[in-house]
Amino acid sequence: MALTDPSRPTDVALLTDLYELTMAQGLWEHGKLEERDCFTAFYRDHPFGSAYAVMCGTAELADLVENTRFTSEDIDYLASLKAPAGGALFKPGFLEYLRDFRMHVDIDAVPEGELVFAREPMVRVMGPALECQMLETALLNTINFQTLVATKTARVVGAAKGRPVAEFGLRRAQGPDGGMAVARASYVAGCASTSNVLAGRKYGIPVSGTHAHSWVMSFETELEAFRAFAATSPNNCTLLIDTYDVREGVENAITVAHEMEARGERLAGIRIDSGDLARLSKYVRGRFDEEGLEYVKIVVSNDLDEYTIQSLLDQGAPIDSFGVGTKLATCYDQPALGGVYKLAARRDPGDAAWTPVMKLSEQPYKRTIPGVQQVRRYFDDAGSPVCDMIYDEAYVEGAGDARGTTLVAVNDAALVTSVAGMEYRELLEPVVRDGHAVAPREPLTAARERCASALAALDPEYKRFLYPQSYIVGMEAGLARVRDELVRERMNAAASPMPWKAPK
Ligand SMILES: Nc1ncnc2c1ncn2[C@@H]1O[C@H](COP(=O)(O)OP(=O)(O)OP(=O)(O)O)[C@@H](O)[C@H]1O
Ligand SMILES: O=P(O)(O)OC[C@H]1O[C@H](OP(=O)(O)OP(=O)(O)O)[C@H](O)[C@@H]1O
Ligand SMILES: O=C(O)c1cccnc1
Repeated sequence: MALTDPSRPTDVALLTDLYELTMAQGLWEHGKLEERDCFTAFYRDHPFGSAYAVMCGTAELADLVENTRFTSEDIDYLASLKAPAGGALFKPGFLEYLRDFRMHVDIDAVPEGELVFAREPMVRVMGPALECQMLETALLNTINFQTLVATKTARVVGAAKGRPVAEFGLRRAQGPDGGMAVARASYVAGCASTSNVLAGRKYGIPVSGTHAHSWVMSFETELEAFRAFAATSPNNCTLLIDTYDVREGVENAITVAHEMEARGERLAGIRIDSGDLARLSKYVRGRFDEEGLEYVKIVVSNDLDEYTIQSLLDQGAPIDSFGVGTKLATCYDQPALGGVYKLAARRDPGDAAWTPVMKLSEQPYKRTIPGVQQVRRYFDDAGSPVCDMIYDEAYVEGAGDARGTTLVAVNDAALVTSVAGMEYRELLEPVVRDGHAVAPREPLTAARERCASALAALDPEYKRFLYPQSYIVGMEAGLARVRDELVRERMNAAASPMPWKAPK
């Protein structure tokens, strides 16, 4: 979790919805401590009209599990809570149980930077029912927002076609934790740097920046302001040239660039933050080139997103890099991913096998996928992913070579296809065993490289912004059949005469 105060990791235990703790109390009281659950986290709809999402937050799940400890202050606070109908909300025995509480769950998850698709498990949590339930809120809080930001970033960075994108969103982000999570997730998904200095220190992300309009306005003239900035930051000098008039601004920047050259220094670049960025950047490029200042880079900003960046480059704008804040940090066009965490299998004490369970809804689209799920990603000969198959680790259908090779699309039972003989890779990897991280945290650059190669391998038709091709996610035939049977059993059990009406 992108907590801004790493010295207080124990806050994690209470970073949850109250109902997780009241349910935990219920499980404790009803002697269900030995019951085992298997939950999966997934999302139903791709964000931003995209055909994929970029997994992010996985590396923080182990911290979440290891730091779920209740301090005496936490216990005192819980003891002080009153129930709406009177009396204490929590029983002393349960609070005593929490005092030495430690998580013992196993977590498998899609590694950070990897691509994920709707309906497939991003994270799988197995262990004591109470612990699995207790993790729900914090786990979703950790992966939902970072996955959303990483997905938005992948689009923005993709539109920039190799030009660096600096993340400038801290001032517009959803609070300090939001700003930290944005910096982290956007670096995983391809931003070159962040303006957020704490994120630079905490996550090792390169930091970058220019200067504000106020710098220019605090001097008598723009030329004076540029000279002063060049004097104070000769090795990091990008001048903001649109405070008054870009045509004047570029002349002042040219003057300062020549003065810097005379001192053996170099003007790194200029930034334009308003107006027609295509027209102005062409004009500015032309003037710098006429002056022999081809090396001066053009940076633009101003409410940019993937669409404006794509449009600017389509217009032939000679832009070298982009600063992107508000629309990336706030995920402006879709502020939530809507990832959910659902029970998929359970096991009573003494049971040798898991029982798949599913949530039935009036809306078929909201029906969950049962079982101890794992995902296989299949690749074509060129190494591009072509489909993902969700299967139940405990059961796959078929015999011999045909075992587990028939895929039934999640959204279209008529789409049945064979994946026999294709290359594949399992997506969920062990992250936590018996409440402990299985490995030290990988560096953020490893997730960033994973993301870059996953995006590069994905065919362009899945990456276009307008009506992207949808990627096939299916269930292994045995799992599809178990799910159908569960639906039928439940439907028959719940059968009631139509039309269903509320009692008068
Ligand atoms: N050539 C262009 N093609 C497409 N979009 C552009 C182009 N130039 C600028 N934009 C985008 O248009 C939007 C609005 O630009 P506008 O010129 O109104 O901003 P502005 O002059 O700075 O006004 P404000 O001061 O309100 O920000 C911004 O998101 C900007 O990135
Ligand atoms: O446009 P965004 O994508 O959100 O990028 C961040 C914005 O923040 C700054 O503006 P602001 O007006 O806050 O300060 P300034 O005076 O430095 O321009 C900067 O100039 C960008 O326009
Ligand atoms: O360094 C910059 O240019 C910057 C940083 C944050 C927001 N806007 C611009």
